[in-house]
Amino acid sequence: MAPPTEVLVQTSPETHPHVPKRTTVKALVESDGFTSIPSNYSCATHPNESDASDPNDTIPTIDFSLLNSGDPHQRSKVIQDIDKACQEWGFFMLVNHDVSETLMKAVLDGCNEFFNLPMEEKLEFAAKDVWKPIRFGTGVDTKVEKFFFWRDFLKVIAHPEFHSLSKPQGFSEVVQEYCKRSQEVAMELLKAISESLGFEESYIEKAMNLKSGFQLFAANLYPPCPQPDLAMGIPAHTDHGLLTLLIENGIRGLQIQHNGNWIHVNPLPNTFLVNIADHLEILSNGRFKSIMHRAVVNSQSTRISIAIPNGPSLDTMVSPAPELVDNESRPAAYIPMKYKDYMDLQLEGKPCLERIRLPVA
Ligand SMILES: O=C(O)CCC(=O)C(=O)O
Ligand SMILES: [Fe+2]
Repeated sequence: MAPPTEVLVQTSPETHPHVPKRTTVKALVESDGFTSIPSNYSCATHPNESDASDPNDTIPTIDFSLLNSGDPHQRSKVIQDIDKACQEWGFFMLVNHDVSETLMKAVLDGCNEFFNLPMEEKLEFAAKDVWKPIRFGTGVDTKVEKFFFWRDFLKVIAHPEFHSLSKPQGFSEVVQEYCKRSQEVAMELLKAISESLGFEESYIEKAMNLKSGFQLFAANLYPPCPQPDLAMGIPAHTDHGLLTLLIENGIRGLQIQHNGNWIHVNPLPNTFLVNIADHLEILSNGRFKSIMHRAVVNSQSTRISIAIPNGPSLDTMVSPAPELVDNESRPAAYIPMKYKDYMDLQLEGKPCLERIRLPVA
């Protein structure tokens, strides 16, 4: 997931005297006389300046229903397609999955309602402690990034134990159901990915202790930004965990890095955007790539995205699968590290994958 955050952003009273000193992006945008972004939201690099997306370069689409259609040839063809997508893109669009459009809409609407709660009610969930099971916040620690992100967020630890939200009414049930269904999809994909690596289908489940795997519900709110070229929703990062499942409210903003370019992602309605995260890159000994991605903002519409990272259990020591390591031809490319320790490092804003990647001989 994206690096750490402050509970509330400090705006500069000199440039924005009408804005409360401590605020969220949403409150900032809705404040009287708001027309320009405070300087502390300005990022050094223009988010779109390196945009060289090629319209023919579209991320691969995987049909989930073909994995379990009962036809073994179809299954092995889809597994090959997943393998190729994971190696060449690290991202794919998943269609015909088992999560209903109604549930996806309900969870996005629920997030919208949550972010529309009065500030005092949201602040009940504000916390600096990154391990607090339910956490509302905004911005970023300026010690790391030097500028604030143009997004507010809600994070809920959903597995191994689901943490219930008290408001808005009925939201918690929808989030829980959505997380459960997303986890089922992730587990099926991880079976296919185990097979694509040449293992039996339960290999990753067992090796990563997925029965007590860590799953997070992370909702991002990107209010319209009057100067979208100066601000950044979430700067370039890779996700921790094995697989992230992402949905959005029909407003685009995700960009992924592919062959050195930033590509805009335009998901079809009712699809999951699935990405390989750091721990699948590690486990696969670099066969699959955890790809840099970022969220840009726009001046017109509020964007909501929901990312569900599915990871190993927190106490799992993650290293390249021994079967994929050969000291002669394919040496281990990563130093083993416990998932929880890795997350602690990442939550401090340190680029972890680089730290544990071993130089290729
Ligand atoms: O909002 C998006 O499209 C990306 C969100 C994301 O990358 C994250 O939450 O880690
Ligand atoms: Fe991400």
